[in-house]
Amino acid sequence: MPGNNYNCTPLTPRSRLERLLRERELRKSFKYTQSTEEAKDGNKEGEQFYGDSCTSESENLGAYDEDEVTETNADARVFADERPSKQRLLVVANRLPVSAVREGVDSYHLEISVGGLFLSDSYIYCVKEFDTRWIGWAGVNVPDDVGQKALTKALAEMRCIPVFLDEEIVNQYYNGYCNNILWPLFHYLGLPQEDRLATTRTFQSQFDAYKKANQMFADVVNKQYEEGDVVWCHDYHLMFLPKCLKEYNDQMKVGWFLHTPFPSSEIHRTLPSRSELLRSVLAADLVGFHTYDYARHFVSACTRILGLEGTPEGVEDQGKLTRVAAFPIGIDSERFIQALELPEVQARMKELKERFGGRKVMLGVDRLDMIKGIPQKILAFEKFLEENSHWHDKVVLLQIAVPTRTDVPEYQKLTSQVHEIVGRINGRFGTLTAVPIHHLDRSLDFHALCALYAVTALVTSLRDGMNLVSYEFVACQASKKGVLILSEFAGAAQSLGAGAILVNPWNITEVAASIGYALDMPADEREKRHQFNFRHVKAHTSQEWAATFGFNATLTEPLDALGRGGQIRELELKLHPNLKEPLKKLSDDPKTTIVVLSGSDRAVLDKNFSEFNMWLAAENGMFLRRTSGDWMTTMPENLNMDWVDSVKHVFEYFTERTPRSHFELRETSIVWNYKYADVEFGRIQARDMLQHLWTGPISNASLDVVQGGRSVEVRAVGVSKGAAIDRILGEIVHNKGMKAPIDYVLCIGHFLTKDEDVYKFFEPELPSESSPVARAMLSKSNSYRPSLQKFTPNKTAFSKPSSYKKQRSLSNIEKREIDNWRSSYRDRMAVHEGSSVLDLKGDNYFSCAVGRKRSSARYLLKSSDDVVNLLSDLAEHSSSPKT
Ligand SMILES: O=P(O)(O)OC[C@H]1O[C@H](O[C@H]2O[C@H](CO)[C@@H](O)[C@H](O)[C@H]2O)[C@H](O)[C@@H](O)[C@@H]1O
Ligand SMILES: O=c1ccn([C@@H]2O[C@H](COP(=O)(O)OP(=O)(O)O)[C@@H](O)[C@H]2O)c(=O)[nH]1
Repeated sequence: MPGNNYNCTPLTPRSRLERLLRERELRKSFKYTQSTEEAKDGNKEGEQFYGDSCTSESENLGAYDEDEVTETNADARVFADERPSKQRLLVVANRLPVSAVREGVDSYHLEISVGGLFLSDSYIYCVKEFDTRWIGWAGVNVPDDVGQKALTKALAEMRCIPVFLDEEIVNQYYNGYCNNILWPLFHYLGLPQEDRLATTRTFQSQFDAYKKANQMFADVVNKQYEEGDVVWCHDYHLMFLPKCLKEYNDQMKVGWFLHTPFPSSEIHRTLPSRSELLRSVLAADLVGFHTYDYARHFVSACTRILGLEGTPEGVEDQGKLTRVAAFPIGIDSERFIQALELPEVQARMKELKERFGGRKVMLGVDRLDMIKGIPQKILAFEKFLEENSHWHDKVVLLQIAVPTRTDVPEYQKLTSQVHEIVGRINGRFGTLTAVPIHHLDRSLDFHALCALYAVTALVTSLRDGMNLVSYEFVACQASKKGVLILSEFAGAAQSLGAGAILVNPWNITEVAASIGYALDMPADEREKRHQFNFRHVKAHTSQEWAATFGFNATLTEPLDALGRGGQIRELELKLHPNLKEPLKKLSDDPKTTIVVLSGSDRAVLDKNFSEFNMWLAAENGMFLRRTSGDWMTTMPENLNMDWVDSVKHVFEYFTERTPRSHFELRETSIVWNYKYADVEFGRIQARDMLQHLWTGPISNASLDVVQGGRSVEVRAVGVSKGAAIDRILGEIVHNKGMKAPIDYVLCIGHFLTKDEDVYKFFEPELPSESSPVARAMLSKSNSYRPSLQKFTPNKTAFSKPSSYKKQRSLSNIEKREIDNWRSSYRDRMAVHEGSSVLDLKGDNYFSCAVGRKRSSARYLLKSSDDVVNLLSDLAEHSSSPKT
């Protein structure tokens, strides 16, 4: 594609690209070898693939030795004969993974920054494929040269490079534009009122400071940049950065990832600097979000606000493509799982047990932020206590509220509000010896947190980009199988919804009821729910997340090449055992032609029907064969299949997040099926998926989205059973050299609504209810079927569809389409055979839908058993076998 940086000749030396590709291959083969070895070893679950280097780096602050820690032993095994030089990755984030506290003129104490991004992102160190450097603010104001030099030196040992922001900038850029404007807006809390009296709080002055700060980050990156480096910018703090970087060097590979939600374009539209920010982000080559919803919102903001074109790959502006995709973050689950075995964590768990002995503990772990819904959570807990007096002295809510952004007035107000509510509830329900809510305004260290996670968790974010706390909680539940109550407005709901109790945090009554449900949940249900989520959390790690984004920004390879695929499981079509015999007889009847028209692919039909003498039409009629002959294609020319990769990524994403769902890739369609998944959760996921397919960047592609009862299917435009039937009939008539007109058609199916066009092909308008044909139905059928002499079907099996009474009139387009098919068919028949071969006048055509209430078919059969009975009846009356 012209202008697509990723498809141009690589700017990095070819040998380097080759090395990277080779490295990626090795990585994949290592993964493979590792998993086979694990299987042999009794599954040691990813034994320290990256864990070793991770722990050594994050725990021995300041003791970094490049050669020592960049590769684990496992790695060394893989790269034994070839040690490629690594791709350099410059990670730029507002806050460095370590924060500095000044202890003297030229000495600093470094500690790990608390917070989602940093706890998870510090693992980027562990992505062995990259030689990573961090660039960011160390959270401290260092105005003097001596201090700056000393801090730069101290951080260098951690591979961190500081950006020095003065107090004024921090106030206007970080407290102001980032946390008082963008943060609430991106979380649907709206914009604050602009304060005209305070010049430091106007949008314009804060936006100017934001741009200035972004330029300061860019200056540091530019200084560090070496040709071929990949620069990964993080979060809403740095939306201006991609533009600054590309202005400096348009060959730089730049990725930008947002950790918060990206709101609907209607929300983003209210932002005074809406266009400038979008354009700056679009300067990046790759833009990533946690979920498809956020990615879709971003693309639609670009199309609606900037008037640009959204494509399945991203956003296009005058030939330049910015790729947009979902890269959901994960955690280092092994780190949490293993921590539970540590003596210090065990000791803390024991302490907690003694402290709250006999009471069930509900846990909340959040930064004290408006988006986390802490007041709503506490109010729901109050309601639960109000309505369940028998739980009063048996349950306690432990809320860890980590102070955050304490210089922003809104956060200060929130702190007072929460304290007030907690005080009131404790006064109301507390006793001399116990209070129902333990509220801590502080952060906890890793071990304390792990010990705490072994209870029931309550995450009620009003909006949350992802919410790692819910992942960490799941990772720590191996023995307890505690229940997770999770806000449907957290990104994590899409991944952990199968096992969590999903709630609307604004609905206090619902959250209160969910608390009761969680507390009383039987062990087997807890176990089942836990397993769904545990599997997900273990499989989708922060390591994989960072590697996937990094490689995408580097090489633009398709996502599935990084191991996301491989989930395809065929729908298992199995023939009803009692159908074999009648089918055999009918297919041997010389006057009967049987066609099996299915959405399944050729292999599935081959497997099930090869033994019969019939016609098989696979993939909704796109492929056809007589069982005695070869497959031929009836596919229309120029069938556009360009959309397949984009849709496949969407299906993979939802398959990974919907336990027991699967998808099947066919030649002309792709089907996601959730019939084995939890029905309710499957429907929620299907709704989100459809939303994305219908309104997202793929919506312009030439495809049809077909919604089934428990499936979503995407097909090339023009693929339907009705559209295929004329080609199929044409072929059969030609092949058999049929001269006499077809005087009887029986069409039975369990079709998706879209495929009911096959009924309409034979009979565009159903007869009105008073029609004698409709009433007489199959009882007269034998007189129309020369080969089924004494056929008397079991009338009780049939009923009229409810749509029969209120016959939906066909739209003009539908009528036109059907007329076209019919006339094209008849024309062809006329050309090939010299006379019409389809002689259906309405009383010798029978259509039956199976297991449906509404249908375009004339008659309904309740179940597949009825189909078996009907076909058995038919077979009994069929004429003698073919010779
Ligand atoms: O650096 P702070 O201002 O103290 O804030 C801490 C971080 O908060 C936000 O975290 C987000 O990232 C998480 C990981 O992707 C995600 O799970 C969560 O939903 C987000 O809220 C913020 O986006 C980070 O930049 C901050 O560092
Ligand atoms: O006392 C605490 C409370 C939380 N966290 C960590 O802070 C992160 C919070 O991330 P999340 O995505 O849930 O929300 P964020 O605060 O980033 O919005 C998690 O990794 C927690 O383990 C922590 O280290 N100490």
